[in-house]
Amino acid sequence: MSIAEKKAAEEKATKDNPEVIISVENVSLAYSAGNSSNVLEDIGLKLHQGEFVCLLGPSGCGKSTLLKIIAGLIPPTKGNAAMDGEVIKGPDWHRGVVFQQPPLYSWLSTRENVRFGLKMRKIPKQEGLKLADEYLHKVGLLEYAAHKPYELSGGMKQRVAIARALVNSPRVLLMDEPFGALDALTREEMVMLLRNIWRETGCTILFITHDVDEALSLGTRVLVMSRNPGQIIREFKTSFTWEFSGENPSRTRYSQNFVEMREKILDLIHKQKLYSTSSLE
Ligand SMILES: Nc1ncnc2c1ncn2[C@@H]1O[C@H](COP(=O)(O)OP(=O)(O)OP(=O)(O)O)[C@@H](O)[C@H]1O
Repeated sequence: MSIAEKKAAEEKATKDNPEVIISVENVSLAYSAGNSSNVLEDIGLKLHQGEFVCLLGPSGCGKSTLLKIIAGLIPPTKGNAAMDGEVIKGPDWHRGVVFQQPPLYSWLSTRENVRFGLKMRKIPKQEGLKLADEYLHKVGLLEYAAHKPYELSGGMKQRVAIARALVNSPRVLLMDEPFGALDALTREEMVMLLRNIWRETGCTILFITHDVDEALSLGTRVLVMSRNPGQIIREFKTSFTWEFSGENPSRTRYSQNFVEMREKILDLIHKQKLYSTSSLE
């Protein structure tokens, strides 16, 4: 299928037959019971099959908290998050999670780190090794299969973390600033890698970033959050990701539409910062 055909199929799928995978309803969260102010307040969000949703917002607005609720790592104080209509009560391999600092097991090889989840799920060893190698190949690290994490660069570790999440064929990939600690060039490479993986696997991605360009160049939908309380205040449908085919990404990045949307989003985030600061004074 060509990129144009894939784009049309993805747009049609979300428009005509929006299969909701993740549904967040009226979610509020306060970290301590005695604390009257909620970090998140009355969040409603639906993630559809095959979407790439990017979450932006000022620091401390609750992006990671929302992702952790969807991952099943913390329960909301009010409301609920559900996957396929079932309330999320804990972590599940159908929802892969990738954090900024990938917690790789230092005593295991790259291959064994990737196979770890499969081992926990009692997937037979030979099958697990084959799958681990397949995904290491996908992220371009097969030749480092026997290396230990300390022998890998930051970008390579993040690739291992992505392979480790993908090897379980999760339906949803939850990524919390996965490229935040990488240098600009590696980051650019990782964005391309992730875009290709998303196109190839068709999995649903929720991606937190502070980088508006990154969000616009990857997402099919960009959500902007406010702070104090954390709420989703704007949603932008985007399709720039389909235009970043590798030949001339600069043309898209500097196109009028891209620049205008970036300005609008940055403006919105800055206003949130100003509002939050003045509200503290
Ligand atoms: N375990 C915790 N206990 C108490 N407060 C917490 C906890 N985790 C986060 N918070 C607070 O909740 C708020 C939201 O934090 P969160 O990490 O979700 O924001 P964020 O938008 O992801 O921030 P950043 O962009 O800086 O990573 C912050 O005020 C933070 O201090």
